[in-house]
Amino acid sequence: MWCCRRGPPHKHRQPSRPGDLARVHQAGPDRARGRPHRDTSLTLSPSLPKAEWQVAEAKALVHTLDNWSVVETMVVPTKTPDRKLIFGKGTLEHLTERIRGSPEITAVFLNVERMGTPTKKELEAAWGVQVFDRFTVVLHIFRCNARTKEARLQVALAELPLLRSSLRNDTASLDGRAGGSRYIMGSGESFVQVQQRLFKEKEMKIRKALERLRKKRHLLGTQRRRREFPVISVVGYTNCGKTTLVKALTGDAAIQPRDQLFATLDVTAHAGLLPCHMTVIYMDTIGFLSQLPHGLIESFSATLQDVAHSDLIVHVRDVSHPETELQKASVLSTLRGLRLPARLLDSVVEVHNKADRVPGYSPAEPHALAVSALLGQGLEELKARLEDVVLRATGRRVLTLRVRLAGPQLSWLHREATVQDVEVLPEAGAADVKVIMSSSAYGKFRKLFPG
Ligand SMILES: Nc1nc2c(ncn2[C@@H]2O[C@H](COP(=O)(O)OP(=O)(O)OP(=O)(O)O)[C@@H](O)[C@H]2O)c(=O)[nH]1
Ligand SMILES: [Mg+2]
Repeated sequence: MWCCRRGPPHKHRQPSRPGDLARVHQAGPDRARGRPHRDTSLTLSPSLPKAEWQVAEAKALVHTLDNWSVVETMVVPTKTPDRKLIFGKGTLEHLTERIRGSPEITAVFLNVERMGTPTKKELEAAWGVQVFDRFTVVLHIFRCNARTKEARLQVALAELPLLRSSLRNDTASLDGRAGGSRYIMGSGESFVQVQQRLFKEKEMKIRKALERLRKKRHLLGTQRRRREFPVISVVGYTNCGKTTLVKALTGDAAIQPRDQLFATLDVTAHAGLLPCHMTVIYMDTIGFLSQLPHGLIESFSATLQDVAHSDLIVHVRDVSHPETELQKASVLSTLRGLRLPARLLDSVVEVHNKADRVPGYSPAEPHALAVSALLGQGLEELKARLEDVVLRATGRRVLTLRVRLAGPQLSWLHREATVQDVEVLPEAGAADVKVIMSSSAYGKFRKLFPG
């Protein structure tokens, strides 16, 4: 797969760091230098059983990198991924010839999860261009898209192993030249030990900061639950339209969907109304990607733990995507990996989004709902379905209660439940109030206002 990039650098791009794609321009090996504005890369995907799917994903990833565009696909046989040189001798020679013979190639994206630093160095030496793996590319996308403090801390945590391994290799070659490990004068610590200590301190600092933020989020969640707003988590493959759907369901003007993989890196909460006037909280979540690099999953899985505390999961699918079925399988397997309560997994509402792109679309799955979040089609049916499922899932009931107008009952109900209708009975000095409330709220009501 050939990928060309032209145009100005990404506005969020940050200064060079190990694994930063910006380094292609700044410190790349011989042929990358001196070609800052014309960046062409070759993407290689291993020929595994699901090669086509892998290539489609690789394309989508590369597409996300600024203005790179895919021109040609190359699927190549590989050895076991943990081998130092990923390719057999013949394949490597063929690729070397191809890359060395194409001066327009200034970087290679190798679609394997993770490449060891020695492998990266050897391939770069052989090909004379920078070589990136999936971890580096996804990390770069995450880094560009991290907007909040929590997302930035998670990215910083995820890139520590990369920094560590790069340092290990640099130091090994330095030490090799100097003939053994070198001590920093007077400190009693070698250079490597100092660096390792600094990394450990940095890691501790990031983890502590993340923990503080998570405690705050947990507290907010607890408060939300105390107010008894049902929580609906909106999950799905990256770029399927989750943010657009949450925006359409809540009318939240501040939400900005973007045509990008991993545009959303945080779980954010948005209030919306169901047809019965009940307020619900929609949680917009980070998109899924099959084979998301392991280190990144670890850093971001805490974000997805919020899903476990929700009352309902909405699984959004992009039905206009050629690999929509594989995407569904990948999302379901990630959800299973999150060890969610069975009640949540059993009541997932499947939403088929981007139906406007498939003329005459009708879902094959019996309970799925076709919508276009962008054009606002099918949303009323979706809200009605959500209402039905939320009421059932949260044990809420629709009740009509007679209350005295003089007492505090009516204001209590307005505060603690969802009032749908009030019919005043002047002769009786009372009102019939139609409310939606949970069993626990009803219990409280009866205790406070017996009889
Ligand atoms: N045609 C069409 N496009 C849509 C629809 N819903 C979303 N999109 C487009 O799809 C792109 C991605 O939408 P987002 O809402 O950002 O998708 P997401 O799932 O939140 O993406 P990530 O946060 O990156 O995982 C945007 O360009 C949207 O305008 C739809 O119903 N129809
Ligand atoms: Mg989003």
